[in-house]
Amino acid sequence: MEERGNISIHTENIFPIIKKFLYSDHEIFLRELVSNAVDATQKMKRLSSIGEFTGDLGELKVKVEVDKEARTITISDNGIGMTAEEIKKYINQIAFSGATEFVERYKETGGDKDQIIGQFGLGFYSAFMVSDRVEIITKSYKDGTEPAHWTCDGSTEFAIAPAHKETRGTNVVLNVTEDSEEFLEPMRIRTILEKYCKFLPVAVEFEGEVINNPNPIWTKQPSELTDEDYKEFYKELYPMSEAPLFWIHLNVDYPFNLTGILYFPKLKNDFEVQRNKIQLYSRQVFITDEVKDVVPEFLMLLHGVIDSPDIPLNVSRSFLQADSSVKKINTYITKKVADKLNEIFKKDRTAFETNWDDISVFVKYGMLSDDKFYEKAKDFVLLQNTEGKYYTIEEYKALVQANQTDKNEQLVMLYTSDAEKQHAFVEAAQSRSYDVLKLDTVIDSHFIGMLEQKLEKTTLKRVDSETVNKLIERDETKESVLNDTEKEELKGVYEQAIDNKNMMVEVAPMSPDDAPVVITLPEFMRRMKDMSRAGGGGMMFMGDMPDTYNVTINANHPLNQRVLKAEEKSKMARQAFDLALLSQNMLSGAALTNFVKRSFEIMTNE
Ligand SMILES: Nc1ncnc2c1ncn2[C@@H]1O[C@H](COP(=O)(O)OP(=O)(O)OP(=O)(O)O)[C@@H](O)[C@H]1O
Repeated sequence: MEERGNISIHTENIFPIIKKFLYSDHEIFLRELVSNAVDATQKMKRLSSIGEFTGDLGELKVKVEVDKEARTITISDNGIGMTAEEIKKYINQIAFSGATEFVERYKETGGDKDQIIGQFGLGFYSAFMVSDRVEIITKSYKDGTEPAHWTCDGSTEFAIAPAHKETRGTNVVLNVTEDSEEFLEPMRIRTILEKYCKFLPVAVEFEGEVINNPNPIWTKQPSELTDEDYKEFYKELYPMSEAPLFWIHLNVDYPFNLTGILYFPKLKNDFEVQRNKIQLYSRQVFITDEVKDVVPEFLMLLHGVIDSPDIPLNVSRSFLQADSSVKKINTYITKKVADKLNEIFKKDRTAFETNWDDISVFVKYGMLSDDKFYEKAKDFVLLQNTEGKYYTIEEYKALVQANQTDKNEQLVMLYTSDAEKQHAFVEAAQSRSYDVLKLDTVIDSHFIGMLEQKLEKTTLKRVDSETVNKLIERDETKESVLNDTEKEELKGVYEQAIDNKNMMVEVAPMSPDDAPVVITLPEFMRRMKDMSRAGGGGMMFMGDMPDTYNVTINANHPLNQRVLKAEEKSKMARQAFDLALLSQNMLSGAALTNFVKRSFEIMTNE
């Protein structure tokens, strides 16, 4: 006998709202229905293990079938099934109350899509996003119960009738609407299954094939796994990627539940950084690859999976940020990553150094964005010098302390941001036995600022920010071969020859071995400009200002003594200045052409 009834929800217009809202996300109906089927089979397993069910479990599985002609999609399982009474309770009341709640939230937020997280757990109800009639044919595992057939055409009315079904379990049949025809394409269904169901814990069969891996390695104990297992799993996740550097197996059950594996990928370069590579699961059901808020910002560059039933998925984003378990997860992941890096550093320094170029972005980014991470990472962050040697901060301080402490007791760390371009300066520094660090990545300018802030009595100077005699200031005064009048005259000669108000000429006594002319961009000036270029600090105007360089004329260099005595003073001065520009890659265009002409001329007349 057929029974008819009304589904007790107070919102009559629930369907149009749900259809409209989830338009772009219609595909999740399959995730929801397959998850329900998996849940039903797992409940069966549990009942059997506690002795509540003593019959034959059979091979537990879920099947998805598409019938293009009949225009149906069927999701069937051999789980616990439902009696007619249970359908009324679980489907008519519970499933629909979830949907009602959704609509209420939708109204609260004024229909703002972004405020309601995209993957609101709509459960069974999501079937109506793609079909105008849904049927459930089900037989409970309980002895002596009758199979039931539930039908609902998308209104709030339903019908329940007896059914013919021999075996235990549930078939959900979706009669697909015209505007959802895409879901009648087997390829489309396969793609969705591979996205959401790839690691569901029970076999999911489609077109005679099991499409999932029910025992992904993150659900196992690290002690059961080999390096090969981790590498293979990485390949399974990202078939196109190079092998990872190393990985971290996450495994907590208190105070929150979380498992997962995070991989450190090989970064080709830091511009090609790929975000959204971490996949978030809840009990092996794929939820999203937008892990913002759950994973600390600086670790979004990692790859892998995180599985936690404790992450509230059906709440708004702002709530997620404030959620205490999300915060704890964040802190936990940060700590685990720091500990792992420290462990590799201690156990195998050579491997750590070999991989440093790939890891350094994470470490520096982490130190900059998270104080707790800084505290741990300061002991293993590496500084590399121009000779390719690596030092920890403490080791490096010890190395340069004696030779690079200035008259104010400041330790001066020298660095180059481009060893090729700044070659002349690096060499000048090395001629004084100074050590020069390589800090040449995008993140390094911020890293330098942070080091200065955190390290006491320490300054970092780019090698080309001063003439070598001033890089590390000492109390000694250098004797000048030229007297004050001669110095003034020399200054005038150069100023006239250079004829550029952005070049500030100064005559100073340096060593006769130092270059005769050195062009520098003061550290302060350059940092301000870098900052304004990066759009920070309210100094936008500086970005448009031309660079103001210091041109230091070495009063003790024999060349400059010759300039003063020469017939064509200006020509010689210009030639020396051009050579300085040339050594710094700053000579181009007409200036370069003139320089070459002049050089030939000088050689011809010699
Ligand atoms: N294939 C199935 N076999 C047995 N029971 C089912 C099946 N599908 C749904 N149910 C029952 O219907 C209830 C409601 O399902 P629905 O998917 O709407 O919500 P849920 O699974 O409890 O929560 P959510 O899907 O939001 O995580 C389930 O809790 C379950 O009791």
